[in-house]
Amino acid sequence: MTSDPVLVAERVVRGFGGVRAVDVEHLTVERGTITALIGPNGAGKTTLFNVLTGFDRADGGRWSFDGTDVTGLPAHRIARLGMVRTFQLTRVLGRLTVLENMLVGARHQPGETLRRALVPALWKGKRAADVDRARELLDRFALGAKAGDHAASLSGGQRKLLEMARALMNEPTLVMLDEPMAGVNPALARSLLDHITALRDEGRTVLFVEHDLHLVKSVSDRVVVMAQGAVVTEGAPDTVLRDPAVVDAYLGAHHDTDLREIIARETARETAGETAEETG
Ligand SMILES: Nc1ncnc2c1ncn2[C@@H]1O[C@H](COP(=O)(O)OP(=O)(O)OP(=O)(O)O)[C@@H](O)[C@H]1O
Repeated sequence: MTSDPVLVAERVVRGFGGVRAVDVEHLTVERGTITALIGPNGAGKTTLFNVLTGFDRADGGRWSFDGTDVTGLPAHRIARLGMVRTFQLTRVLGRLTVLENMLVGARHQPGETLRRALVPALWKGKRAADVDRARELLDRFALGAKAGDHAASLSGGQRKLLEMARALMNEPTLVMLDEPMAGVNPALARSLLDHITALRDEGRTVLFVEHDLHLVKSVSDRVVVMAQGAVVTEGAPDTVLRDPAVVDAYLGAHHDTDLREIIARETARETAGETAEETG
């Protein structure tokens, strides 16, 4: 496969006191793929997301998005370029309506305030287009009927959907999702997985953090494994999830999760499924 990375990071470092939360030598995310970022608690996944998307500062390193050096740019500028992210704990604004939350995600062009003052008709046109886009996305994420409700009235799962929908307001190239499936019921997790696949199928790139390796395996094209701030290994899910270094990464800092057991269980489940298909 010819490499066409949408995101390239080199020697990215972020420390807190004595802890090197992130110490990534090299990371690429290939365009048009779903890439899962996995690793034990405290591996540095969220910190890496924060640094790359401008929500935190790095102590060193460089990274580029779509060929543009975005090192150290503030979050709103990175988002405007087409690299957006969601948060582990959703950042939905409870006192605004669901539709208003979507419009907060709409792109504001440089000089917009001036244009808005000088050419009100243009502004109205943009606003109407934003509302149309917001409603279309809310329908797609099964939130259309909730457009006028306060976001505070949504369930945890619906907030996750709203956050994903809002991230799409600006037609992003790269969507970074921090544990989108954590704490949601299995039906919703399935629906979120379908949304993730749909994003890739419409030409976007997805990088997502997930702990459930079964989900990772079912949806990702590539897997990147972090442990103690560093990228331990990356590659196709089948290869990576059988890599001894991955097992070490999980067993090293995550004693309650035995990756070998998980893999054995998954393989048994798959084999049983195949046998059932063959006989059924
Ligand atoms: N603001 C902060 N101040 C001090 N230490 C921090 C801060 N943010 C993260 N850390 C530390 O950096 C390390 C990496 O944390 P991070 O949250 O990035 O890991 P993670 O892989 O996302 O973990 P999880 O899977 O639990 O979300 C941890 O040791 C954490 O305690």
